[in-house]
Amino acid sequence: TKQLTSLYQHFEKDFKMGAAINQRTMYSSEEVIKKHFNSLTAENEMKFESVHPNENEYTFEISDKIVAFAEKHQKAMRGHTLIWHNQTSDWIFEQSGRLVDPETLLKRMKDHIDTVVGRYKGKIYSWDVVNEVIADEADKFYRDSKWFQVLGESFIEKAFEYTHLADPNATLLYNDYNESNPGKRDKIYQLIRQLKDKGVPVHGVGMQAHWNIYDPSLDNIRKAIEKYASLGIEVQITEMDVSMFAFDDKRTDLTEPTEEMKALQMERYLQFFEVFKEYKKHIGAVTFWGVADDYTWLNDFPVKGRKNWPFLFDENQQPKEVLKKIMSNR
Ligand SMILES: Oc1ccccc1CN[C@@H]1C=C[C@@H](O)[C@H](O)[C@H]1O
Repeated sequence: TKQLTSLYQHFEKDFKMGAAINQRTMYSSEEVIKKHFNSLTAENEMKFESVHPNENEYTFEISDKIVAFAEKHQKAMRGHTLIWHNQTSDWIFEQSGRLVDPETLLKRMKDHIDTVVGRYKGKIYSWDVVNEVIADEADKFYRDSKWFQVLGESFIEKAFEYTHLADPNATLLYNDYNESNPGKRDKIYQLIRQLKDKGVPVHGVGMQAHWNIYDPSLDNIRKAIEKYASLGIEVQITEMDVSMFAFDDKRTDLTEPTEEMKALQMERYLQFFEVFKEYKKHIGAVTFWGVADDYTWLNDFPVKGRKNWPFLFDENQQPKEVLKKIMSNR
């Protein structure tokens, strides 16, 4: 059979093709990573709680391993993520048994960013500097996180300014999910526009793209890319997976996807890549939140222990039928 060409080589002139990896999938999917991707992101290993468990303790052993893996395979490396309300060590928000004061929290934030970004300076082309600060609720702008409670919205610009100082050559993104939903899209747009108007070094938006076979609509995806691009910033797809289930579908009866699900997923992937090609001059990289169906965070979210099959490669690291179609310029 004709050798399948490489996914990243097929799109080399358009955008980077990326994948999130972890200590297990860097081995189980090593061949697929080598052949099909030219950008990598650590799924959990560079998050605050992973590298900075205590105020005076940094633990870089595992993140260093992943960066070394990327260098060994000559893959570009993305940084995920510096300032977030999730998977962040509790100590940073505490001080003598109470909520930390603003100037102490800022000092701790700067220490974290200086140390982490400084360590990988020149090795990471793009950072998800701030993750998921926009509220999902229509009647709220910001998520009510401890960052926000202590510092108000100022923590966002500080994070970007500190990161830019620590690595002036890295592309700095604001990253979020449900990014194509019109209501949230408009708030993300407002946030980035406000930051840029203040001269804050925000260079792009990360559309996480945790999509599924039913939504978001192609029209909403297009409108979101256009709206973000109109800010004159880079657009990245940062955490793509195409779940076989609608977000509120809690069924747990399937041990493999139905034929109908597989057909729908194929059609959706073909449509998504058509859109990415249409906006390729705005899109810097398309990163999946994993590699193959043998491992996905969606096996535990939103339904714990429920199997999902969201990627272009199956549980045996084999390309799904849709991959050939994506690369035949269909
Ligand atoms: O799709 C969502 C729905 C609700 C909350 C968070 C998300 C996505 N949140 C992402 C998913 C997985 C994590 O590994 C990433 O770090 C995070 O950015």
